[in-house]
Amino acid sequence: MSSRFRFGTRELPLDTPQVMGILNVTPDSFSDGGQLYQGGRVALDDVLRRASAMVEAGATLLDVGGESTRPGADPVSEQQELDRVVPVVEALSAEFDVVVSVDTSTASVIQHSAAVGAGLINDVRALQRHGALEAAAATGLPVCLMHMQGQPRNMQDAPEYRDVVTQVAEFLEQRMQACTNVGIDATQLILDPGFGFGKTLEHNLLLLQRLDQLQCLGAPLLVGISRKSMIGAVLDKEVDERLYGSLAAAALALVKGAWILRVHDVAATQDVAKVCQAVMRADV
Ligand SMILES: Nc1nc2[nH]c(S[C@@H](C(=O)O)c3ccccc3)nc2c(=O)[nH]1
Repeated sequence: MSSRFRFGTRELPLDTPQVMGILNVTPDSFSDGGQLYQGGRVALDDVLRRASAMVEAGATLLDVGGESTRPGADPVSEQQELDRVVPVVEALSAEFDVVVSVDTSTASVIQHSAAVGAGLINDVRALQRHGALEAAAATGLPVCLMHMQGQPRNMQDAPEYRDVVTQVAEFLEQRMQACTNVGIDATQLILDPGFGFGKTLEHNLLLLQRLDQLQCLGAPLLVGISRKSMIGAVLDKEVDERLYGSLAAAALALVKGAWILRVHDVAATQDVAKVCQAVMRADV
């Protein structure tokens, strides 16, 4: 694997952990109560303020999502998603020297976001929606493929696996193949086990414990555990009290091979990343 990963016009070093700041522009993003979305529209000045703080704190990627994937969430219309996401991707790309990632499963959102400067397609459905594979291939952008069992409206009803780590790996390998079949080079792919997406607490804990097993797929790993219910379940704590637990998970993910951490708390996670990096890099 070459030492740098290309995101459109930008590159990031693969030998250094990267922190991706989360900018959920949905009315019900669970972790920040939808503060970036007020009175039925995106509060762009608040988004830019939040983004500026994240970049200042060391985020090298910002992830913009306009479709809530909360368990039980109703799908958002294509136009609604376009209206929420594209202006934000455009403004962030113009304002900050970071990789702007678009968190979408929708072909038209992929196309329009790439046209206004997105550097990464982050799809929680691994490009399975109609037209998504072709749209992603046409952009020439890298893609993060994430595992989800079922759909947000039913994924947490009764998640079941024979062997969760093996099955997640098999799914991701199949989706990598689907991407290379349409001309997306394997070196443009990032993989993500999808913590909380169709998994019980036990499944999530096993996926983190054995994250290193996904390295055999030969692609960089992205992990999103920040403030998620798996942390809440272990600690019996609400969303706004899950920082310490999220940082513990971040450290474990890095030690077990994660490259990108998708988080709400960038500054704290950056410190964890630097200490983990120093320890892992120490040599005789
Ligand atoms: N690649 C990748 N993309 C992601 N998008 C999300 S949305 C999730 C959140 O916690 O932000 C979420 C869940 C429920 C409600 C709002 C937001 N999670 C991931 C992830 O784990 N990996």
